[in-house]
Amino acid sequence: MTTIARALTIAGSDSGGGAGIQADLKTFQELGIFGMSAITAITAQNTLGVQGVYPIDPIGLDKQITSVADDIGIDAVKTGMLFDETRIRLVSEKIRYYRWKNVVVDPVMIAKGGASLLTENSITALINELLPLATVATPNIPEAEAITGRDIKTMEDRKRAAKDFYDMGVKSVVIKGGHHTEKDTTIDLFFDGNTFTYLEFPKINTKNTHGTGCSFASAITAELAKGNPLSNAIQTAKQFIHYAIVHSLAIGKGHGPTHHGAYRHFGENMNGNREGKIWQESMKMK
Ligand SMILES: Nc1ncnc2c1ncn2[C@@H]1O[C@H](COP(=O)(O)OP(=O)(O)OP(=O)(O)O)[C@@H](O)[C@H]1O
Ligand SMILES: Cc1ncc(CO)c(N)n1
Repeated sequence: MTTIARALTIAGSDSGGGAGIQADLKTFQELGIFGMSAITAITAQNTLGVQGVYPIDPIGLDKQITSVADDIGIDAVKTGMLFDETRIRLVSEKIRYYRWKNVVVDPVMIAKGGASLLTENSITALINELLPLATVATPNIPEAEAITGRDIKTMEDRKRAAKDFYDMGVKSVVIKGGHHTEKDTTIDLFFDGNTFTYLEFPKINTKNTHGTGCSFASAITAELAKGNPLSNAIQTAKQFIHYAIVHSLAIGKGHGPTHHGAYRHFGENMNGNREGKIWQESMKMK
């Protein structure tokens, strides 16, 4: 008998296949776990942007989660696009009911082309209901700004924002650096309440970064589902997304998707010959 770790993604469908549910399931498959999905909304989407958003009835969302949770079981869960307050509340209630422990919350708000994937008045429910249930939250910089109400320009601002998340009851946070590339590198900042971990990787000069955030968060989810400690899960996810962007796909007329198979083909066996720099600093702030 084969046993396999199981993960559920609760997110929006991206018809273009690069982000959302599709990115999550591809990532789960590549990292060797069994993936399941509960779709919150269907988007008509491609590399040029989002052409339409069609939310799924909350009863239909509820049923999808119940069906897989009651039968198949879940080792880790990831949330992505939740669309509105009703669906945020529903998903939070399910996480509490099933007492899921490995919960990755990617607080998706706006697609790269500018389309809104979360209604504006939902941020309070996100902060009060869902974020306190997260093992780790993975905002990008604009999302971290919207949640904390802070302008994030410098690394010091980012550290303060990370601490704000912790003070809101979020167990840990990765504030991703894809929107603030330093000269030649991109730094993701992980904070667990005690230690800041910096993951500094070479900046990859490509426009094909559609779905990077979803894929990074689902890679963390896959590693947690396998029972790996959070800090290892984040480092593996960073390697995974790095190779996926290095080998990203120039398909479509706009921002192409990342290559989910790249880590397996090119990255997994690098054995210590890692691409990035990772360092830590214990918490002290001016
Ligand atoms: N040009 C790049 N070069 C290297 N790494 C990148 C680049 N762009 C993004 N990343 C990495 O990809 C991951 C996702 O970060 P990003 O800030 O792009 O998320 P996001 O905005 O939520 O993505 P999306 O909304 O498109 O799914 C992070 O680990 C980030 O460092
Ligand atoms: C469905 C969906 N979820 C998340 C994102 C964010 O990249 C996207 N573009 N589409």
